Amino acid sequence: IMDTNVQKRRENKKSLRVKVISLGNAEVGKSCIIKRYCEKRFVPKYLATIGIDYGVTKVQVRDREIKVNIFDMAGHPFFYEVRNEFYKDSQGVVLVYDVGLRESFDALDSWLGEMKQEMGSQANMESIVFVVCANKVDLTKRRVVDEGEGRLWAESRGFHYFETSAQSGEGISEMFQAFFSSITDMCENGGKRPVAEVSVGFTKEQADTIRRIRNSKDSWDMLGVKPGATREEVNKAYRKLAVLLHPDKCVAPGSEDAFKAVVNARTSLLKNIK
Ligand SMILES: Nc1nc2c(ncn2[C@@H]2O[C@H](COP(=O)(O)OP(=O)(O)OP(=O)(O)O)[C@@H](O)[C@H]2O)c(=O)[nH]1
Repeated sequence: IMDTNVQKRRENKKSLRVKVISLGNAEVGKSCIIKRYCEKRFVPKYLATIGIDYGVTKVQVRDREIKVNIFDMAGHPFFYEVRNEFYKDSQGVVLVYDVGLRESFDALDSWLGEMKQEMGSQANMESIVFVVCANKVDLTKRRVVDEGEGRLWAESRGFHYFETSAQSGEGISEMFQAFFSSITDMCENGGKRPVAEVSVGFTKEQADTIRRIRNSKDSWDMLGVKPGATREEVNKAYRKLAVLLHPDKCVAPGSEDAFKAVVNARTSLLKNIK
């Protein structure tokens, strides 16, 4: 009897139950990614998730058996009321966008926002593992968000980044493996996301600035000044960006292009200001 009790206790310690959710705009492929992983198949026909889908799967991470509860959230804004109560108590979040639709990438910030808002005061983003899926990479011709841009957004926030295709299966098992292994690490680490072994070497401010510059609509917008700003205002904004993004100081991917773009924006603006 002693032996079986000890055995049982040991097994309990090794088994783990976690909750994960999927987030992202409607039609980016959240359900298909989960289906590809759990059922090893792909359904080309789009069936919108109504509110929420729920599934359970078991995975093995090292010597532990992990029981995973997956909540597949509907991306359509209409289902906000249904989604909002499912955010809490998640250990992991799969954030998905479609590499062929820029607005689905830009929407990731608002998905994080919705989540934070719904979790309210108990929001502790540090104890949640995030993985970003740049999905539908099989459709190469319609791709508009490149790897550098997606990876930068993810890694500057301490999130994992994977290029995936639910259609071909590319990246899916690697993504889930890294995801579940991180969640296990986190649980073993007392609920804190372990600090990355290799620091990314750049700040979130640098990463966000590069992204803002890439998405800016004109030179004024790029420098972050209002149209019609004075020489001094332009120069001041320029100096601040130049210090932040100078290639000698900034190693974030895309910083060199962003730096050049800022130099050019300043030159062209000053040409037209008396
Ligand atoms: N080519 C291609 N099509 C995909 C891929 N993933 C999903 N799709 C297609 O995209 C459409 C939407 O996929 P879903 O998985 O239903 O999207 P969803 O994000 O769950 O959408 P909601 O449930 O409305 O939030 C379907 O027609 C899928 O067949 C992919 O990797 N490549």
